[in-house]
Amino acid sequence: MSNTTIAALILAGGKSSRMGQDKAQIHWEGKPLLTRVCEVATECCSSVYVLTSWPERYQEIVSEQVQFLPESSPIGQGPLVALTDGLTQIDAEWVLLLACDLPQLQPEILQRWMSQLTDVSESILAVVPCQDSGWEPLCGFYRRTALTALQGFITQGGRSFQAWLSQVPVHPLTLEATTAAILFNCNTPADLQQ
Ligand SMILES: Nc1nc2c(ncn2[C@@H]2O[C@H](COP(=O)(O)OP(=O)(O)OP(=O)(O)O)[C@@H](O)[C@H]2O)c(=O)[nH]1
Ligand SMILES: [Mg+2]
Repeated sequence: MSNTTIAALILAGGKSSRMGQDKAQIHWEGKPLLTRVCEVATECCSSVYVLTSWPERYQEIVSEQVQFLPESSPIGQGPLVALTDGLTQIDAEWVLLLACDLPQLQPEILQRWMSQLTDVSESILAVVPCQDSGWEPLCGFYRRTALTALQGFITQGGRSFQAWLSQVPVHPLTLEATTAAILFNCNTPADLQQ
């Protein structure tokens, strides 16, 4: 499987209710969070997509390599529906799903995980970091073929990533303390003070 294709899908369509302002545009060490995540994604994948209802808001803060995908569901359906929406619009065999609020991502760690995907059995639908607190779905890998299972779950009213991941074949990525730091997500004004 030397031709495994992996595209990055960054979600920028949340409510940012805890932050009180659009997280994607908030500066972290001098750069908007979305800009940072797109830069890391571009180091890892040749196709980088941002799923959002507000492309005009973000066009100026990402490179030209980044492509915008429209949100086809009503706003506010959450990240599981957003992933499903993205998968219907992306051809790659795997999607690296990333939240826009991950200021400490490291391309080397994502690339190491990507190199493991070729060894994952065909029946596995997702490869996702797992901690004591649960799955970390917004920094994980989803196979194209997960689409059918996702659509079925959503049709039944499912919206919880943790619930979906508990009922499909998932390969967990285990984390050392140094690796876990990349999953820090910036949700509140207090997180920004770190
Ligand atoms: N495109 C899209 N992205 C979403 C949606 N809901 C959440 N996200 C993204 O998913 C990621 C994680 O979301 P949260 O950290 O829970 O963010 P949030 O919903 O914006 O924030 P809170 O309202 O504080 O929970 C962020 O990158 C959000 O932009 C959605 O309905 N559509
Ligand atoms: Mg978050």
